[in-house]
Order: sequence, then C-alpha cells, then structure tokens
Amino acid sequence: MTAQILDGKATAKAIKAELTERVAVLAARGVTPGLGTILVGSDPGSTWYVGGKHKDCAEVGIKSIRVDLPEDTTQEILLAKVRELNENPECTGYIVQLPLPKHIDQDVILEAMDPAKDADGLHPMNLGRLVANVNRPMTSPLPCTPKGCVELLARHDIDLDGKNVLVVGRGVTIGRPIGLLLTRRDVNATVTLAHTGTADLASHLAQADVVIAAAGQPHMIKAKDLKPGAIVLDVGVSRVNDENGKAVVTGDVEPAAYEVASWISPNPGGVGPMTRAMLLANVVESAERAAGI
Ligand SMILES: Nc1nc(=O)c2c([nH]1)NC[C@@H]1CN(c3ccc(C(=O)N[C@@H](CCC(=O)O)C(=O)O)cc3)C=[N+]21
Repeated sequence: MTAQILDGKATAKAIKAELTERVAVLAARGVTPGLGTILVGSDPGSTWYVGGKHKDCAEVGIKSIRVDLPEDTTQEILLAKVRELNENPECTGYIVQLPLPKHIDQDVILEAMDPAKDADGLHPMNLGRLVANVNRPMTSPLPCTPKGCVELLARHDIDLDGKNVLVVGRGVTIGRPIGLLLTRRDVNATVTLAHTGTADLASHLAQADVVIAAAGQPHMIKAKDLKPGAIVLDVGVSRVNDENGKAVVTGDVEPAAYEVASWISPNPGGVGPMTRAMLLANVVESAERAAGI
C-alpha cells in the first residue's frame, strides 16, 4: 500500500480562492478585513513567517498592518501596541508572532489581546471556549493548525467519527487544542507525551486509526509502529541537515510510513499551508461576524 496524499498546498489554494470571493462580498458591503502582525526581534524564521502572512493577505485581498519591534522592546511597550491593535477598526484580527523574546511573558501578552481579534485562537478565552460551548457551533477563532488539520481531513472526505485518534505532543498551539477540538466530536482522542518512551508510544500507535504527530521531533513516528492503513498528519516541524549538509524542513514521521499509511500529509506541503490558510479564514470570519454576515 502506498499512502494517498493529504495535499495541503492544493487544499490551501482552493480555500484561498473561496476566501477571495468572501472578501469581495464584504467589500461590496464596505467592509475590508485587516490582519495585524506584531513581530518582536529579527529571528530569521519568524521574519520569514510574518512576511508570508502579509503575502497571503495580499493574495486574497485582506489589508494587513505590520508592527515590527526591536528585540529589546519592553513588555510595557508591547502591551501598548497590543492595545492599539485592539482599538484599531482597520484590524479585524491580529497575531503576535511566537516565540517572543525571553524577557517578555507570553501569557500576559496573549491575555491582553481582544479575544474577538485573536486570529491565532490562542487567547485563554478562545481556548476555554473549546472546552465549553459544546452544544453550539464555535463562533470564536480556532487555533490555526488544529483548524487546518480538521479542515484538511474534511476536504479529503475523511470522517473522524468513531475513530481512535492519537495526538503526539501537548504543545499549547497544536497538541493540546487539537485534542480539545477533537473531543467536541464522536472521536476517541488521546493526547500522549511527545517524549513517551518508544514502548509506550508504540502501544498507543498500534491502536490509532488516525495519528496527528505534533512533537517537533524529526522522524520519531516509525512505520513499523503504525497500524496498517492509519491516517497520518505529520505536523511537527524540524530543521535538519540533509545528506549534503543543507538545512531542510522535515516532519515527525519517517518516510517509510508512506508504505503503511492509507493517507498521509507531507511535510512540508501538508498542514503548514493549511495553517496559513486558516489564519486568513479566521480574519475573514471575524470581519463577517462584525458585519453580521
Ligand atoms: N503567533 C504565531 N502563530 C503561528 O501560527 C506561528 C507562530 N506564531 N510562530 C511560528 C509557527 C510556525 N508556523 C508555521 C506556519 C506555516 C508553515 C508552513 O507553511 N511551512 C511550509 C514549509 C515552509 C518552509 O519551507 O520552511 C510547509 O509546511 O509546506 C510552517 C510553520 C506558524 N507559527
């Protein structure tokens, strides 16, 4: 068996085309969604990601507001910028690029954001709503990568109901929220430690119909441990040197898994592009909610 591909690139492209239509409908009502980004410091990866977010906005017609601050920005100055974007009517959603420099308390910053403008869905109020509000659809922003994982599966007509889903990794941006998101459905979701000893991890994997690998540990998920026919989302991102010593992006799942899984999302080219598309979707949805659409 060779796995079918959960093509995040093509799926994200289709979603961006739909969002472009929705932005045009909003424009006809005089509403233009706007994404703000706050970048503290000049980490090359973060700078690259933020640049990509502004490119994505331009592609679908979303206005974007860029706030770049020096590495030594104080927590007070950053909080003032957050409050400015909370009040800025042109900004219907914004993100604070993570990770922040060590001298800044990330939790304090995220909690100062207006939950309605939290385009990352990482504000405690929005994460908390994932636990509560189970009898009504989510109307607050969902974290982009978890939302992207569920959307990628849905767009390939993969139904999760009744399945054993194993989430490997408990990070606050992926593992924990995706576990919460999945338990809002008829899914048997298990969130396991990324550093579980291989014996424990193997026993969890053996029962998993769906594996969401979000550990950020290169090739830690071994083909031999996967249930034949498993559906695998390779989410964790690591940069390793290839055989020529060149730094490349790789995932948590070893390549041999393509021979065992029934579906697999490539990394790069799977959940990453979906994360970016879901950020745009969160901004458009916030603007639609504000416009009463
Ligand atoms: N406030 C905040 N929100 C984030 O969502 C956020 C963040 N901070 N900090 C950094 C991480 C990382 N992240 C990625 C997004 C897309 C790809 C992506 O599209 N990757 C391409 C490969 C890109 C490459 O070649 O490096 C792919 O998977 O195909 C990767 C990683 C969002 N993050």
